Amino acid sequence: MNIDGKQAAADLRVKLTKEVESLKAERGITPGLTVVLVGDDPASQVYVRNKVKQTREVGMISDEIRLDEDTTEEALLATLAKLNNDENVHGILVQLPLPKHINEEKIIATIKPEKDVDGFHAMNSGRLLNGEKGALVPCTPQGCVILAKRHLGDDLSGKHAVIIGRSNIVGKPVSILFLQENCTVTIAHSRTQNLPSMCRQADILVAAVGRPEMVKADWVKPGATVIDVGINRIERDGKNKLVGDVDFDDVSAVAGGITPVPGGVGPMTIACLLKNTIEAAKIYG
Ligand SMILES: Nc1nc(=O)c2c([nH]1)NC[C@@H]1CN(c3ccc(C(=O)N[C@@H](CCC(=O)O)C(=O)O)cc3)C=[N+]21
Repeated sequence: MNIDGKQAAADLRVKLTKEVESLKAERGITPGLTVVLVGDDPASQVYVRNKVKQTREVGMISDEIRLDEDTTEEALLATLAKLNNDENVHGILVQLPLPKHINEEKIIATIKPEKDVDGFHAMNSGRLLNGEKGALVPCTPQGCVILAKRHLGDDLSGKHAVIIGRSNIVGKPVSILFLQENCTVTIAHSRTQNLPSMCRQADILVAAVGRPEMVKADWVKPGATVIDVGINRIERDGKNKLVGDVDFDDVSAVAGGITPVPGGVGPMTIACLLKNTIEAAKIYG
């Protein structure tokens, strides 16, 4: 069965629209999200355009700052300092990856944790790890849990979640989120021995490795829930195609539920970004 991320994101936006309305009515706050884009990668531009459109759709203020590819680190830091001090800006997102001459870690550390709607700042990852309130939680991992629950229901306790990938952006935080849902969590990665048989143990399998169509049907326990985080552009039959880390046609035959690419985790990432911005405005605005 297909787990429809587009529909799940649209459902979430309906809820968010109402929250924005009451924030405006009761506290006079309109949540604002500013996206900073360095350089002009065409894929990034599509992503930014979708974000801007959806942000406005739920009644929030959306801003974009575009900087040249050769912008200095100092100039980017100065831009962030301004946004950190702008009370109309509740969320700041600096699109990654950044050009090589800019230190990404330093940039992330400069964003005020209260405005870090990506949830990448050490303050937010620390709060997430410690289970503290007020953490801004990374968007893609939140989307993965929402989609798993959409298929399995709200109670995930006792399920074995196997995460393939250990990045700071997806693998590590999504593991913590499934642990908070009382799952048994295994983090697998490129050095894991016998990866297919490890994955076959999963009730919930999350693929976040960035390798096109790596997960095959014989990696998946019949009936398992498969969440595909991959967004890979490949050439096939002379055409440019978007595929996940899961071989969708192959795995669909055995999985109980599977998220497609496109139309799965991607739209949820954006909806959760809006959710985080509203959260930031509510708590810190
Ligand atoms: N600071 C930062 N935060 C991010 O969250 C971040 C980032 N940098 N850099 C780039 C990646 C990529 N990313 C996507 C989110 C949604 C879709 C998405 O909605 N995709 C649609 C299709 C898009 C298409 O057709 O090209 C889908 O999967 O259905 C794609 C990609 C967020 N990222």
